[in-house]
Amino acid sequence: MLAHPEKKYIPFQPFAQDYAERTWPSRRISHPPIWMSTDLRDGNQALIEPMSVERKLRFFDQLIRIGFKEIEVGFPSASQTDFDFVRRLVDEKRIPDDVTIIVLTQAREDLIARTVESVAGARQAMVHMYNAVAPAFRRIVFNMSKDEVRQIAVQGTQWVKQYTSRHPETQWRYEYSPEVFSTAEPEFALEVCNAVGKTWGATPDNKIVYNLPATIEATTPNLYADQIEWMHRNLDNRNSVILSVHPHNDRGTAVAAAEFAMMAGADRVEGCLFGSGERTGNVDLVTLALNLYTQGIHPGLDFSDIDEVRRCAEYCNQLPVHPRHPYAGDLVFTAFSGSHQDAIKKGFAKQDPDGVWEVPYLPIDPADLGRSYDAVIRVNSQSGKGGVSYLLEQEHGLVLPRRLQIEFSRAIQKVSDETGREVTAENVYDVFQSEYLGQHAPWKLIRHRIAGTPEAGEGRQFRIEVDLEHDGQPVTVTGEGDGAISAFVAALDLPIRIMDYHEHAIGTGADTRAASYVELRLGESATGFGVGVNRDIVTASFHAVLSAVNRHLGQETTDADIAATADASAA
Ligand SMILES: CC(=O)SCCNC(=O)CCNC(=O)[C@H](O)C(C)(C)COP(=O)(O)OP(=O)(O)OC[C@H]1O[C@@H](n2cnc3c(N)ncnc32)[C@H](O)[C@@H]1OP(=O)(O)O
Ligand SMILES: CC(C)C(=O)C(=O)O
Repeated sequence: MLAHPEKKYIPFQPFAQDYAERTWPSRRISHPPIWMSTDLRDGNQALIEPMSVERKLRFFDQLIRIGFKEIEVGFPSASQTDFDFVRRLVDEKRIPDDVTIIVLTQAREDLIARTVESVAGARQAMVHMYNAVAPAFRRIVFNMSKDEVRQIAVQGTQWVKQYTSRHPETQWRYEYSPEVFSTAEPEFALEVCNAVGKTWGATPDNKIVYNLPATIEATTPNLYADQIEWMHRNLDNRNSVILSVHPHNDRGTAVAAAEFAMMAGADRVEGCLFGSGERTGNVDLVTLALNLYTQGIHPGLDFSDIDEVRRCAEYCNQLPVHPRHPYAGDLVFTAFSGSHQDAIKKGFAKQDPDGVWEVPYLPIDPADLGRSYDAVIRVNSQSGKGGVSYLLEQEHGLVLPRRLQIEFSRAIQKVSDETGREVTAENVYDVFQSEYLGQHAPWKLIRHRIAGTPEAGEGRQFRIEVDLEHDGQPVTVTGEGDGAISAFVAALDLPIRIMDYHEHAIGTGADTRAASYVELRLGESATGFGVGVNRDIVTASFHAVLSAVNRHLGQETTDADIAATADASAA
C-alpha cells in the first residue's frame, strides 16, 4: 500500500458546499419501499456462468412466491438466452397480473427495438434505459460533452416511446437510470432526469421511475442520502415520479445507503437476494426487508422459509450464501460462546410466546423464518455451562441443577480443549452418559425391597434390603432410615453425606421417567454429583447415589494411580 494514498485517491464530494438543508437524519422508516428484484439482470450479469433458461425460470417463480411485484428479468438484447427467457415468460403467460417485468437496455436504437420486441404482448412491462452521466464516464467511455450525454438519454427515450407505441396491447412503463449517479454532479443528473421526464411525458397516473444508482459505491451512506434528498426536493413534477435507488456494495455499506436513501425520499429499492450482483454485489433485499420486519414493519415480502429461498438462490447463482450472512446464513442463529448461550437459554425460558420478542442475542425469532431452534446453541471451547445444559435439556429432557451444570461443563470443556473441535449434542450426551449414567463400578444396583410406607408419617422407619454387585461379586445389604434414600445410604455402610438432591420427570404419559440428581461427600472428599434415570423415582435416586459414590471412588483410584505413577517416575 502507498504511504501517501492521497496522491492516488481523492474523496468524492457530491456538493461544493455542505448540503445543510438535509432533513433525512431525523426521519424514520415507517413503511416498506416498492421492491424491485434485479437478480435475473444485475445479479445474472455478474455470474461466472449466467443462468440458463431453466435456472432463470426457477428463480423467477421463487421471486413471485416471495411477493415481488417488480422483477427485472434480463437484458434481452444481450443474448439469445435472455431474449428467449423473456419471451417464454410472456408467451407462456407465467407473469401474474399484478407483476410488472422490467427489461434493461442501453440507449441505442437497435438494442431498444429488440428489447421492446422481447416483451411485446405482456399485460404490462417496463423498459429500463440507462446511460452513464458521471464526469469520468463522459470523458473516458463516451468522450462526450454534457450536452451530448444528455442527448443520448433524450434520444433513447424518444426511441423507447416510438417502439413501445407500436404495441398498444401492452401497458408500458418507463424507467430511466442516470448510470453512475453516485459520482455524478447532482445538478447534471437532475438536468438529465428532467429532460428525460419531459420527453416521456410522465403523469401522476403513469409515473416515470428515476433510478439513481450507486453504480459504484463511492461515499459514506450519509452523502448518498444527501444526494437522494437533494434530487427528491428538486426534481420537476415529483408527483409524476417514482424515485428509486440502486445501491451497490463496494464499500460494504449498501444496506445503510438504501435505508438512509429511504429516509431521504426514495420510494423504491432495486437489489438482489443475499446481495448478489456486480463486484461486491447489489444491495441485499433480504437484509433490508428483514431489518424492517425486526422494527415491526411488515416488508411485504415473505421469507417464512428462508432456507428454501437461500437454496434456490444458491442453485441458480451457483454461488454459496455465507454462513454468517444476515438472517440467512447457517450460523447466524447459533451461539458458541458461553455468555451468549447463558443469556439465550434464560431468554427462551422467560419468553412469552405471544409477547414482544426479547431473547438476548437473537434479533429475530428464527421460527419466523422457518428456522428451528436446534442450532441455536452449539458447543466448543468457548462455551459455558448454559450451552451444555441447554443441549441436554433440549435433546434429552435433563434439567441439571445449577452446581451440576458447572461440574459437568468442566468435563465438556476438557473434551473441547483436547480435540479443539465442536462438541455436538450427541457428544455431550455421550460424555454425560460415561460421567454419570454409566457409572456401574465398583457398586452396581441389582434390585431392592422396601418395607414401610412414606405416608405413614414422621418418625416412621423404612427398612430396605438391596441386592448389589461390588466389583462383580453379588452382595446383599440391609438398612433403615426415615426415608428411602437414607435407608439405602445406611445399607451401603459408606461414609456418605448427602448435600443436595433434585428430581424431575422426563416426558409424559406411559413413557414418563424420573431423573434424580444427588450431590454427596464420601468421607473427606469434595462434593460431587451422581445421576440416575429410571421409570421408578426411588430406583432413579438409588442409581444417582451409586453414580456419585462410584465417581468418587473412581476419582480416588485415578488420584492414587497418578500418585503411584509420579512416584515411579521420580524413582
Ligand atoms: C451498470 C450496469 O450494470 S449497466 C448494464 C451492463 N450490462 C451489460 O452490459 C450486460 C449486457 N451487455 C451486452 O451484452 C453488450 O454490452 C451489448 C450487447 C448490450 C452491447 O454490446 P456491444 O455492441 O458489443 O457494445 P459494448 O457493450 O462494448 O458497448 C460499448 C459501446 O456502447 C456505448 N455505450 C455504453 N453504454 C451505453 C448506453 N447506456 N447507451 C448508449 N451507448 C452506450 C459505449 O460508449 C461504446 O460505444 P463505442 O463502441 O462507440 O465506443
Ligand atoms: C443499469 C444501472 C441501474 C445499474 O445496474 C447500475 O448503475 O449499477
